[in-house]
Amino acid sequence: MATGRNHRPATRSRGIPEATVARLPLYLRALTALSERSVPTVSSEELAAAAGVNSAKLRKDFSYLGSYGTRGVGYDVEYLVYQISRELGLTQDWPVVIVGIGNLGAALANYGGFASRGFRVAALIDADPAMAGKPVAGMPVQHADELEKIISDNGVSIGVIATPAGAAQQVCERLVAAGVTSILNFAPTVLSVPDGVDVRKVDLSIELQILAFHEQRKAGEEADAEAASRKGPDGDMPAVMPA
Ligand SMILES: NC(=O)c1ccc[n+]([C@@H]2O[C@H](COP(=O)([O-])OP(=O)(O)OC[C@H]3O[C@@H](n4cnc5c(N)ncnc54)[C@H](O)[C@@H]3O)[C@@H](O)[C@H]2O)c1
Repeated sequence: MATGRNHRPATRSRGIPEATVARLPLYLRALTALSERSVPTVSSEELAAAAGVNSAKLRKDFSYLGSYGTRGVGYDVEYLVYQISRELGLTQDWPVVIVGIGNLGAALANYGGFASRGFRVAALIDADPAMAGKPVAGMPVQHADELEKIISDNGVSIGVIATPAGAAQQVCERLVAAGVTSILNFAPTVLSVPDGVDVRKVDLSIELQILAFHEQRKAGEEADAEAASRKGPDGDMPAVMPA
């Protein structure tokens, strides 16, 4: 059993590095915004700024796609959208199930961004019998007893876990046994999965903790700078003498 493996370290498709794969959705989001504004071409610098990526890195990333742009013109926006979508497998239909339709699961079910990116929510599953048949985001919630049948009937390979942490491993095992090979886990627990199953974890509290660390460091640096300015060049003397 591999434990909570986030993604394959090796390359996935035609030798594209995993770090490049991780940036492709950022380019796609920026390109989609340009496409919606009917912008025909974009320079590597403009696109890099919009995606929040260094432009040399962007050019290197696009070289893996065989996309080099045209000097003086830039990249064709529509064609890049198509190329990146194809590379990410987004030109296919990916039915997704969400397991655990509480606060978070219901919010995810109502999120329009999945469908617009090719991820069709095929079913909403919950263990609470009182939830069964209740409509959420226009779909009836199905009971967890049906999980295996739902996965097989819909050819689902991606499962989203939004159950309490204590139930997540068991849900994960059922999903995997039923044929799911990619899991997006929102529960705050590390999942054990067999080889060949990819798990990506989303944890907003971890992100906030990282921001808290940076905030603390910034506050420390500001305090140091203030102390240094009070000391002045000769150590104890204030830099600005009080009037
Ligand atoms: N990743 C994040 O950033 C983030 C943010 C908020 C919440 N969470 C986590 O997401 C999870 C859900 O949070 P919530 O606020 O929606 O909780 P919730 O209690 O509102 O909903 C959980 C749902 O899971 C169902 N459930 C329990 N066991 C199940 C099982 N074995 N199979 C199917 N369904 C089952 C419950 O009936 C309930 O409807 C929690 O683990 C929480 O910690 C993560």
